[in-house]
Amino acid sequence: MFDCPESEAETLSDALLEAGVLSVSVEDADLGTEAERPLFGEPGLEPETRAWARNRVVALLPDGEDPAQLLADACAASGLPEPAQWALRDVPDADWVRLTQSQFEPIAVDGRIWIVPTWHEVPDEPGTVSIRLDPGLAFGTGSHPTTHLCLAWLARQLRPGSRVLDYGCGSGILAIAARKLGAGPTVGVDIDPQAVQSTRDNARANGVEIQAELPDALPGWRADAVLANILSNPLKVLAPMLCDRVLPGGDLVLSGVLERQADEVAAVYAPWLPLTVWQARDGWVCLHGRRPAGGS
Ligand SMILES: C[S@@+](CC[C@H](N)C(=O)[O-])C[C@H]1O[C@@H](n2cnc3c(N)ncnc32)[C@H](O)[C@@H]1O
Repeated sequence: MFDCPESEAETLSDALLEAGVLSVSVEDADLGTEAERPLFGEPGLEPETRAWARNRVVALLPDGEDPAQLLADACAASGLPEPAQWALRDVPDADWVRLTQSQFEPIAVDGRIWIVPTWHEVPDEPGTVSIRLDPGLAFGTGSHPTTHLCLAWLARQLRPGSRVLDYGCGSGILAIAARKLGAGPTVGVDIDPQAVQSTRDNARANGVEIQAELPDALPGWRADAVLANILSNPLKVLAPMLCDRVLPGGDLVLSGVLERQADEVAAVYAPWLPLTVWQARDGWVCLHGRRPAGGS
């Protein structure tokens, strides 16, 4: 562990990984002091600056490696001076799998849905549906407020037998919830092939039928409920296509939108349908609009 200036943090981190350390984390060396300078970025996007004025670089070394040699190798490779001071501490062995798993407890949504990691018992509560889901490579474990908002909408508003489109399906959590709550044919779409595969795997593990595809696979597929939990900018770009996917009389549900972005997103969708804030949670909103019945 050592401190370094902003200009060196990323280069030294990369060089340490090249030199053979197991992991590197960079923290604000001024954390908790008056000099602390928080870095903000829109969730899901990198902040513009990726290091602080003074950075604490913490590297995890494999057993038996010489820390002085690793640091010297990393500095030589990156052409940077060796830090004047560094510290070493033992990391006691632990059951890391159990420790990681203990951070993921079952999540309840609206008294209707449980998201349950596979290492937990499914809660025995009549009238609820349970989704088996482990944290994986695709976004969507139910812990994020935007996922929670969309799940709550499904729990309260989904009409039985509805065709559902989960656009930006990630882990498939919304599509799986929809099916378990009584949806009819359900499709998940994602730009990320890993998310498409996750949705297929998670649907199978939950015993529900969902067709998961990349965006261009089902161009004309329309639904009674279209949900898209992405971010405000892509949602604005996707407006014509998403609105076209909603059947007459159907619902459009958007999240991934911050409270302060709601009006701007609603204005972009206004030519197709009126969007209003359905619910808010931790600074995020869920927008809802219904397409007039009787159109084409
Ligand atoms: C915030 S995650 C939402 C995952 C899940 N639906 C949920 O509610 O937790 C957004 C997902 O949208 C996908 N995505 C982003 N832009 C997209 C686009 N233009 N078309 C389709 N999917 C997109 C991302 O790959 C990611 O899986």
